[in-house]
Amino acid sequence: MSGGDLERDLDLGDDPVVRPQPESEAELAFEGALRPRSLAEFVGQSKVRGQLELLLRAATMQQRTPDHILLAGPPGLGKTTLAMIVAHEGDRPLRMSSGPAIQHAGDLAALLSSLTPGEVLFIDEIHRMARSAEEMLYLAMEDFRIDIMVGKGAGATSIPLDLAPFTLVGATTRSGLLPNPLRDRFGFTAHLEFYDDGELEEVLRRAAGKLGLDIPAPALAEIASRSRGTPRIANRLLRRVRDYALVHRTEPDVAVVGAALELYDVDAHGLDRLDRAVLDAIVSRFDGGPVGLTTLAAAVGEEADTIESVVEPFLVRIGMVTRTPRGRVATRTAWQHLGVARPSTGALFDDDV
Ligand SMILES: Nc1ncnc2c1ncn2[C@@H]1O[C@H](COP(=O)(O)OP(=O)(O)OP(=O)(O)O)[C@@H](O)[C@H]1O
Repeated sequence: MSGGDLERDLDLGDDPVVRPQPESEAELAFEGALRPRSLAEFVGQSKVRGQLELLLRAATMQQRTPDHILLAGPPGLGKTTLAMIVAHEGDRPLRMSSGPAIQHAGDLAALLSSLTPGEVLFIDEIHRMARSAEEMLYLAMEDFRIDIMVGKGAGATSIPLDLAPFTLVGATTRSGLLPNPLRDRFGFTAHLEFYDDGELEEVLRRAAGKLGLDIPAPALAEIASRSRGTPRIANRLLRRVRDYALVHRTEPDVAVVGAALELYDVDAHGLDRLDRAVLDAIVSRFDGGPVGLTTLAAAVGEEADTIESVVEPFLVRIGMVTRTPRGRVATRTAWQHLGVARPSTGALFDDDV
């Protein structure tokens, strides 16, 4: 396929069905209703759950605020949910903010100085906070204190301000972008992994129960297998299937799941058009790779950040793409998935799996 054909064929438009970010206000409300409220209700991530449980119980026994917690992993795996659970389990108030909302040290100073004792402060996308605010946060996390600068130039003085003890829960899809001094100040870093199909089935069973939907187990398993290892996507696909069954006045069985998800361009592996476009670009345009991230992003007309933090982790996880020092390479599975014959020899496939 030529570059022109490729670009014409891509026309990705706004295709959020399997993008792990929330789609709309309605989805946020829907998510709120389905969110687990306790660690016991939280499905999967057993290692992280065990680690968090210990950390929270130790803090309760010692009557102190829990250590600061960093939650790292791709979008939609439950970072916000875990932050809410940390607050809820310890019966502590929760304040929510995000990196992009903290563009100046003053924004952070206002936030920190208004916290009440024991409050949990959740900062989503913490890697996107302003650098000046990051520096203020070091001291706040360590000593529950900040220095406020008053005046300018030679006459400037810093006035120390004591803060109420708090627990910071930071969430990031790009922990590698956090400066070491910030990363080191978290007492515990949880790396959230993609969920397996059985765990996603459990997420879906709970969600269907809460929504009063009667969906047979094989249909839930089919939705789970197409959910990119991500609870947010599982719940979203559940909604699409529910809508489809409602409009077509039919029972939501496996065939209906297939038809509904085909309508939304979600294939049998849960890949959407952007995932397939990325694979197609590596295979058809760059002969299977290696290709650099920026070049690849330009080829599919998407932000490099989206490719790196959303598309790539899942393609790597299901063995369709490998990362090599020279760039991204499509594996044998990817060529097979696209139905494209792969050249039989060549050093290009040294990294193949
Ligand atoms: N372990 C889980 N068990 C059950 N449901 C879950 C779990 N994790 C996430 N969910 C569901 O998925 C939705 C998305 O989760 P959440 O908002 O916590 O993800 P996130 O990692 O914070 O995503 P983002 O980084 O995009 O904000 C939640 O509303 C919840 O319904």
